[in-house]
Amino acid sequence: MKGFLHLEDGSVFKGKLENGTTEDVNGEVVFFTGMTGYQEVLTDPSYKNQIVVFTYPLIGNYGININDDESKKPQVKAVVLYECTSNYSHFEAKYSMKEYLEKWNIPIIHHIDTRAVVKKIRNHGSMAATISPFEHKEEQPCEIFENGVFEVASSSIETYGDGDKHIALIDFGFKKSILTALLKLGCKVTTVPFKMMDQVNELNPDGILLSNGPGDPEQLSAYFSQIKQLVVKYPTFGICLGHQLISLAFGAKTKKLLFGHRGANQPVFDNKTKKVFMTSQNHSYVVIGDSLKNTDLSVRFYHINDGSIEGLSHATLPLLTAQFHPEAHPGPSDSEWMFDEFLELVKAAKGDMLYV
Ligand SMILES: NC(=O)CC[C@H](N)C(=O)O
Repeated sequence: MKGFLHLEDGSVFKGKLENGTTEDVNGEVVFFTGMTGYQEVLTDPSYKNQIVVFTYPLIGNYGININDDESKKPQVKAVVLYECTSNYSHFEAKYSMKEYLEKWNIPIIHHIDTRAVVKKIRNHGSMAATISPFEHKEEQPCEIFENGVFEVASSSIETYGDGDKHIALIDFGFKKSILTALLKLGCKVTTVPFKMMDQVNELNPDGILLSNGPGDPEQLSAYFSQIKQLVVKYPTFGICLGHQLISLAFGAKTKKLLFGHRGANQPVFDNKTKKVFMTSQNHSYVVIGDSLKNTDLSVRFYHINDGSIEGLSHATLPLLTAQFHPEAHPGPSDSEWMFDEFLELVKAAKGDMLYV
Protein backbone atom coordinates (compact mmCIF):
# COMPACT_ATOMS: atom_id res chain seq x y z
CA MET A 1 0.00 0.00 0.00
CA LYS A 2 0.99 3.61 -0.53
CA GLY A 3 2.63 5.39 2.41
CA PHE A 4 4.15 8.74 3.28
CA LEU A 5 7.00 9.92 5.45
CA HIS A 6 6.24 13.36 6.94
CA LEU A 7 9.08 15.34 8.47
CA GLU A 8 8.84 18.09 11.07
CA ASP A 9 10.05 20.67 8.51
CA GLY A 10 6.96 20.01 6.38
CA SER A 11 8.55 17.81 3.71
CA VAL A 12 6.68 14.70 2.57
CA PHE A 13 8.15 11.62 0.84
CA LYS A 14 6.05 9.02 -0.94
CA GLY A 15 6.87 5.31 -0.73
CA LYS A 16 5.34 1.89 -0.19
CA LEU A 17 4.22 0.91 3.26
CA GLU A 18 4.47 -2.60 4.77
CA ASN A 19 2.90 -3.55 8.10
CA GLY A 20 1.22 -0.14 8.13
CA THR A 21 -2.12 0.46 9.78
CA THR A 22 -4.40 3.45 9.37
CA GLU A 23 -2.74 4.85 12.48
CA ASP A 24 0.19 7.22 12.18
CA VAL A 25 3.53 6.18 13.68
CA ASN A 26 5.62 8.95 15.25
CA GLY A 27 9.30 8.98 16.15
CA GLU A 28 12.60 10.79 15.81
CA VAL A 29 14.08 10.26 12.36
CA VAL A 30 17.81 9.37 12.27
CA PHE A 31 20.02 7.72 9.65
CA PHE A 32 22.43 4.77 9.80
CA THR A 33 25.20 4.59 7.20
CA GLY A 34 26.49 1.01 7.64
CA MET A 35 26.17 -1.34 4.67
CA THR A 36 25.45 -4.29 6.97
CA GLY A 37 24.35 -4.77 10.57
CA TYR A 38 20.64 -4.05 10.15
CA GLN A 39 19.60 -6.81 12.58
CA GLU A 40 21.79 -5.36 15.36
CA VAL A 41 20.46 -1.85 14.64
CA LEU A 42 16.82 -3.00 14.76
CA THR A 43 17.33 -4.68 18.15
CA ASP A 44 19.71 -2.16 19.84
CA PRO A 45 17.72 -0.60 22.73
CA SER A 46 19.47 2.75 22.13
CA TYR A 47 17.26 3.14 19.01
CA LYS A 48 14.05 3.07 21.11
CA ASN A 49 11.40 5.41 19.64
CA GLN A 50 13.52 6.23 16.60
CA ILE A 51 12.59 5.89 12.93
CA VAL A 52 15.77 4.64 11.26
CA VAL A 53 16.67 5.50 7.67
CA PHE A 54 19.12 2.97 6.19
CA THR A 55 21.28 4.79 3.66
CA TYR A 56 22.58 1.62 1.97
CA PRO A 57 20.06 0.99 -0.83
CA LEU A 58 19.63 -2.79 -0.43
CA ILE A 59 18.77 -4.07 3.03
CA GLY A 60 17.73 -7.57 4.10
CA ASN A 61 19.92 -9.58 1.71
CA TYR A 62 21.32 -11.92 4.41
CA GLY A 63 18.00 -12.19 6.33
CA ILE A 64 17.53 -12.31 10.09
CA ASN A 65 19.09 -15.03 12.26
CA ILE A 66 18.62 -16.12 15.86
CA ASN A 67 22.08 -15.09 17.12
CA ASP A 68 22.59 -11.44 16.28
CA ASP A 69 19.79 -9.79 18.27
CA GLU A 70 21.08 -7.17 20.71
CA SER A 71 17.91 -7.49 22.82
CA LYS A 72 14.76 -9.62 22.92
CA LYS A 73 12.85 -7.73 20.23
CA PRO A 74 13.18 -4.99 17.62
CA GLN A 75 13.31 -1.59 19.36
CA VAL A 76 13.03 0.84 16.44
CA LYS A 77 9.71 2.58 15.87
CA ALA A 78 9.79 2.17 12.08
CA VAL A 79 12.20 1.68 9.20
CA VAL A 80 12.77 3.81 6.09
CA LEU A 81 14.80 2.42 3.21
CA TYR A 82 15.03 1.98 -0.52
CA GLU A 83 14.76 -1.75 -1.12
CA CYS A 84 13.95 -4.33 1.56
CA THR A 85 14.51 -7.67 -0.13
CA SER A 86 12.69 -10.87 0.84
CA ASN A 87 15.12 -12.78 -1.33
CA TYR A 88 17.71 -13.40 1.39
CA SER A 89 20.58 -15.84 1.44
CA HIS A 90 22.69 -16.84 4.45
CA PHE A 91 23.31 -20.18 6.16
CA GLU A 92 22.12 -18.85 9.53
CA ALA A 93 19.07 -16.89 8.28
CA LYS A 94 15.67 -17.87 9.64
CA TYR A 95 13.39 -15.10 8.38
CA SER A 96 13.33 -12.22 5.97
CA MET A 97 13.54 -8.74 7.47
CA LYS A 98 9.96 -8.10 6.32
CA GLU A 99 8.66 -11.23 8.09
CA TYR A 100 10.53 -10.32 11.25
CA LEU A 101 9.24 -6.75 11.44
CA GLU A 102 5.74 -7.84 10.47
CA LYS A 103 5.68 -10.18 13.48
CA TRP A 104 6.29 -7.15 15.72
CA ASN A 105 3.99 -4.76 13.79
CA ILE A 106 6.85 -2.44 12.93
CA PRO A 107 6.20 -0.46 9.73
CA ILE A 108 8.66 -0.40 6.85
CA ILE A 109 8.37 2.35 4.27
CA HIS A 110 10.37 1.48 1.17
CA HIS A 111 11.15 2.86 -2.26
CA ILE A 112 11.74 6.19 -0.55
CA ASP A 113 14.47 8.47 -1.93
CA THR A 114 16.65 7.98 1.14
CA ARG A 115 19.36 10.31 -0.23
CA ALA A 116 16.88 13.20 -0.24
CA VAL A 117 15.69 12.33 3.30
CA VAL A 118 19.27 12.23 4.61
CA LYS A 119 20.02 15.62 3.05
CA LYS A 120 17.03 17.07 4.94
CA ILE A 121 18.25 15.52 8.21
CA ARG A 122 21.81 16.76 7.63
CA ASN A 123 20.51 20.33 7.12
CA HIS A 124 17.75 20.47 9.74
CA GLY A 125 19.06 17.89 12.23
CA SER A 126 17.37 14.77 13.59
CA MET A 127 13.68 15.63 13.42
CA ALA A 128 10.30 14.40 14.49
CA ALA A 129 8.67 12.34 11.75
CA THR A 130 5.44 10.50 11.07
CA ILE A 131 4.80 7.53 8.83
CA SER A 132 1.27 7.63 7.58
CA PRO A 133 -0.93 6.12 4.86
CA PHE A 134 -2.10 9.72 4.14
CA GLU A 135 -0.34 12.35 2.07
CA HIS A 136 -2.01 15.30 3.76
CA LYS A 137 -1.81 15.94 7.45
CA GLU A 138 -3.46 18.69 9.45
CA GLU A 139 -0.43 19.15 11.70
CA GLN A 140 3.26 18.51 11.22
CA PRO A 141 4.94 16.02 13.54
CA CYS A 142 6.37 17.77 16.56
CA GLU A 143 9.24 16.71 18.73
CA ILE A 144 7.82 15.16 21.90
CA PHE A 145 9.41 11.82 22.73
CA GLU A 146 9.03 9.91 25.92
CA ASN A 147 12.30 8.77 27.42
CA GLY A 148 12.76 5.21 26.19
CA VAL A 149 15.32 4.36 28.88
CA PHE A 150 12.49 3.59 31.32
CA GLU A 151 11.01 1.16 28.78
CA VAL A 152 14.15 -0.73 27.77
CA ALA A 153 15.99 -1.30 31.05
CA SER A 154 15.38 -4.67 32.70
CA SER A 155 13.47 -4.91 35.96
CA SER A 156 15.46 -7.51 37.91
CA ILE A 157 19.05 -8.29 38.86
CA GLU A 158 20.53 -11.27 36.93
CA THR A 159 23.91 -13.00 37.17
CA TYR A 160 25.81 -14.66 34.30
CA GLY A 161 29.09 -16.61 34.21
CA ASP A 162 31.28 -17.59 37.16
CA GLY A 163 34.67 -15.94 36.59
CA ASP A 164 37.06 -14.57 39.24
CA LYS A 165 36.32 -10.94 38.53
CA HIS A 166 32.78 -9.78 39.14
CA ILE A 167 31.44 -6.88 37.07
CA ALA A 168 28.17 -5.06 37.81
CA LEU A 169 26.71 -4.08 34.43
CA ILE A 170 24.40 -1.16 35.15
CA ASP A 171 21.57 -1.49 32.71
CA PHE A 172 20.16 1.50 30.83
CA GLY A 173 19.13 -0.81 27.94
CA PHE A 174 22.38 -2.74 27.46
CA LYS A 175 23.30 -4.42 24.19
CA LYS A 176 23.77 -8.17 24.50
CA SER A 177 27.23 -7.82 22.90
CA ILE A 178 28.50 -5.88 25.95
CA LEU A 179 27.54 -8.76 28.23
CA THR A 180 29.05 -11.26 25.76
CA ALA A 181 32.34 -9.33 25.60
CA LEU A 182 32.68 -9.42 29.42
CA LEU A 183 31.79 -13.13 29.59
CA LYS A 184 34.31 -13.87 26.83
CA LEU A 185 37.00 -12.36 29.04
CA GLY A 186 36.02 -14.78 31.82
CA CYS A 187 34.16 -12.33 34.05
CA LYS A 188 31.17 -13.05 36.24
CA VAL A 189 28.58 -10.40 35.32
CA THR A 190 25.59 -9.15 37.27
CA THR A 191 23.20 -6.93 35.35
CA VAL A 192 21.60 -4.31 37.59
CA PRO A 193 18.66 -2.21 36.33
CA PHE A 194 19.63 1.45 36.78
CA LYS A 195 16.71 2.01 39.15
CA MET A 196 18.32 -0.57 41.47
CA MET A 197 21.79 1.03 41.40
CA ASP A 198 21.64 1.42 45.18
CA GLN A 199 22.07 -2.37 45.45
CA VAL A 200 25.44 -2.46 43.68
CA ASN A 201 27.49 -2.26 46.90
CA GLU A 202 25.76 -5.36 48.28
CA LEU A 203 27.03 -7.31 45.26
CA ASN A 204 30.60 -6.38 46.16
CA PRO A 205 31.72 -6.15 42.49
CA ASP A 206 35.33 -5.76 41.33
CA GLY A 207 34.30 -3.21 38.70
CA ILE A 208 31.26 -1.56 37.16
CA LEU A 209 30.19 -0.91 33.57
CA LEU A 210 27.55 1.71 32.73
CA SER A 211 25.75 0.62 29.58
CA ASN A 212 24.48 2.30 26.44
CA GLY A 213 20.85 3.42 26.31
CA PRO A 214 18.32 5.63 24.53
CA GLY A 215 17.46 9.31 24.89
CA ASP A 216 18.91 12.44 26.44
CA PRO A 217 21.33 11.65 29.31
CA GLU A 218 20.14 14.79 31.19
CA GLN A 219 16.83 13.05 31.76
CA LEU A 220 18.58 10.78 34.24
CA SER A 221 19.79 13.68 36.43
CA ALA A 222 18.13 12.11 39.49
CA TYR A 223 20.81 9.38 39.31
CA PHE A 224 23.95 11.53 38.88
CA SER A 225 24.97 11.58 42.54
CA GLN A 226 24.53 7.80 42.86
CA ILE A 227 26.60 7.31 39.70
CA LYS A 228 29.41 9.47 41.07
CA GLN A 229 29.46 7.54 44.35
CA LEU A 230 29.92 4.29 42.43
CA VAL A 231 32.55 5.64 40.01
CA VAL A 232 34.79 6.90 42.84
CA LYS A 233 34.57 3.51 44.49
CA TYR A 234 35.06 0.95 41.69
CA PRO A 235 37.09 0.66 38.48
CA THR A 236 34.61 1.89 35.87
CA PHE A 237 33.89 1.55 32.17
CA GLY A 238 31.21 3.74 30.56
CA ILE A 239 29.90 3.00 27.07
CA CYS A 240 27.93 5.57 25.04
CA LEU A 241 25.05 6.70 27.33
CA GLY A 242 27.20 5.38 30.21
CA HIS A 243 30.07 7.66 29.14
CA GLN A 244 27.69 10.66 28.95
CA LEU A 245 26.21 9.93 32.39
CA ILE A 246 29.64 9.68 34.02
CA SER A 247 30.63 13.05 32.48
CA LEU A 248 27.43 14.67 33.77
CA ALA A 249 27.88 13.08 37.21
CA PHE A 250 31.32 14.74 37.43
CA GLY A 251 29.90 18.16 36.52
CA ALA A 252 30.52 18.27 32.75
CA LYS A 253 27.74 19.10 30.25
CA THR A 254 26.32 17.43 27.13
CA LYS A 255 24.62 18.76 24.00
CA LYS A 256 22.77 17.27 21.05
CA LEU A 257 24.63 17.02 17.73
CA LEU A 258 22.77 18.19 14.64
CA PHE A 259 22.32 14.67 13.23
CA GLY A 260 24.44 12.33 15.37
CA HIS A 261 26.86 9.56 14.41
CA ARG A 262 25.28 6.28 13.32
CA GLY A 263 27.35 3.89 11.31
CA ALA A 264 30.15 1.35 11.31
CA ASN A 265 33.13 3.33 9.98
CA GLN A 266 33.53 6.30 12.33
CA PRO A 267 37.23 7.16 12.78
CA VAL A 268 38.48 7.85 16.31
CA PHE A 269 41.90 9.07 17.54
CA ASP A 270 43.39 7.76 20.80
CA ASN A 271 45.46 10.47 22.54
CA LYS A 272 47.25 7.80 24.60
CA THR A 273 48.47 5.48 21.82
CA LYS A 274 48.34 8.14 19.05
CA LYS A 275 46.50 5.62 16.89
CA VAL A 276 43.36 5.92 14.77
CA PHE A 277 40.82 3.13 14.65
CA MET A 278 37.41 2.59 13.08
CA THR A 279 34.42 2.39 15.38
CA SER A 280 30.77 1.52 15.40
CA GLN A 281 28.61 4.37 16.66
CA ASN A 282 25.02 5.24 17.46
CA HIS A 283 24.53 8.49 19.35
CA SER A 284 23.05 12.00 19.14
CA TYR A 285 24.51 13.55 22.29
CA VAL A 286 28.14 14.46 23.04
CA VAL A 287 30.10 15.81 25.98
CA ILE A 288 30.98 19.54 25.62
CA GLY A 289 34.77 20.00 25.65
CA ASP A 290 34.79 23.31 27.56
CA SER A 291 32.66 21.84 30.31
CA LEU A 292 35.51 19.48 31.29
CA LYS A 293 37.59 22.44 32.56
CA ASN A 294 36.43 22.25 36.16
CA THR A 295 36.56 18.46 36.36
CA ASP A 296 39.38 15.93 36.68
CA LEU A 297 38.25 14.33 33.43
CA SER A 298 40.32 14.64 30.27
CA VAL A 299 39.81 13.74 26.63
CA ARG A 300 41.28 10.36 25.73
CA PHE A 301 39.52 9.85 22.37
CA TYR A 302 38.14 12.25 19.77
CA HIS A 303 36.30 11.90 16.44
CA ILE A 304 38.50 12.56 13.42
CA ASN A 305 35.65 13.97 11.30
CA ASP A 306 34.22 16.61 13.64
CA GLY A 307 36.63 16.68 16.60
CA SER A 308 33.88 15.72 19.08
CA ILE A 309 34.74 13.93 22.31
CA GLU A 310 34.74 10.15 22.01
CA GLY A 311 35.97 9.06 25.43
CA LEU A 312 37.56 10.22 28.67
CA SER A 313 39.97 9.29 31.40
CA HIS A 314 40.30 10.63 34.96
CA ALA A 315 43.32 12.22 36.66
CA THR A 316 43.36 9.68 39.51
CA LEU A 317 40.51 7.19 39.17
CA PRO A 318 40.65 3.94 37.16
CA LEU A 319 38.08 5.16 34.63
CA LEU A 320 37.67 4.43 30.94
CA THR A 321 34.81 5.79 28.82
CA ALA A 322 33.82 5.50 25.17
CA GLN A 323 31.21 7.38 23.19
CA PHE A 324 31.54 4.68 20.52
CA HIS A 325 30.81 0.94 20.82
CA PRO A 326 33.90 -1.15 21.59
CA GLU A 327 31.66 -4.25 21.65
CA ALA A 328 30.98 -3.51 17.92
CA HIS A 329 27.99 -5.50 16.56
CA PRO A 330 27.47 -4.11 14.08
CA GLY A 331 30.80 -2.91 12.87
CA PRO A 332 34.52 -3.38 13.24
CA SER A 333 36.06 -4.94 16.35
CA ASP A 334 39.09 -2.58 16.19
CA SER A 335 38.35 -1.25 19.70
CA GLU A 336 37.58 -4.57 21.44
CA TRP A 337 40.91 -4.13 23.31
CA MET A 338 39.13 -1.61 25.54
CA PHE A 339 37.51 -4.50 27.40
CA ASP A 340 41.02 -5.90 28.06
CA GLU A 341 42.16 -2.49 29.28
CA PHE A 342 39.15 -2.29 31.60
CA LEU A 343 39.92 -5.75 32.97
CA GLU A 344 43.50 -4.63 33.62
CA LEU A 345 42.12 -1.69 35.65
CA VAL A 346 39.91 -4.13 37.56
CA LYS A 347 42.83 -6.48 38.28
CA ALA A 348 45.11 -3.64 39.38
CA ALA A 349 42.59 -2.36 41.96
CA LYS A 350 43.15 -3.61 45.47
CA GLY A 351 39.79 -4.15 47.07
CA ASP A 352 36.74 -2.23 48.04
CA MET A 353 36.80 1.47 49.05
CA LEU A 354 40.23 2.00 47.53
CA TYR A 355 39.46 5.37 46.02
CA VAL A 356 37.41 7.07 48.73
N1 LIG B 1 24.03 4.23 22.01
C1 LIG B 1 23.83 5.03 23.05
O1 LIG B 1 24.04 4.68 24.22
C2 LIG B 1 23.24 6.39 22.76
C3 LIG B 1 23.38 7.38 23.86
C4 LIG B 1 22.40 8.54 23.78
N2 LIG B 1 21.06 8.07 23.83
C5 LIG B 1 22.63 9.35 22.51
O2 LIG B 1 21.87 9.30 21.60
O3 LIG B 1 23.60 10.06 22.43
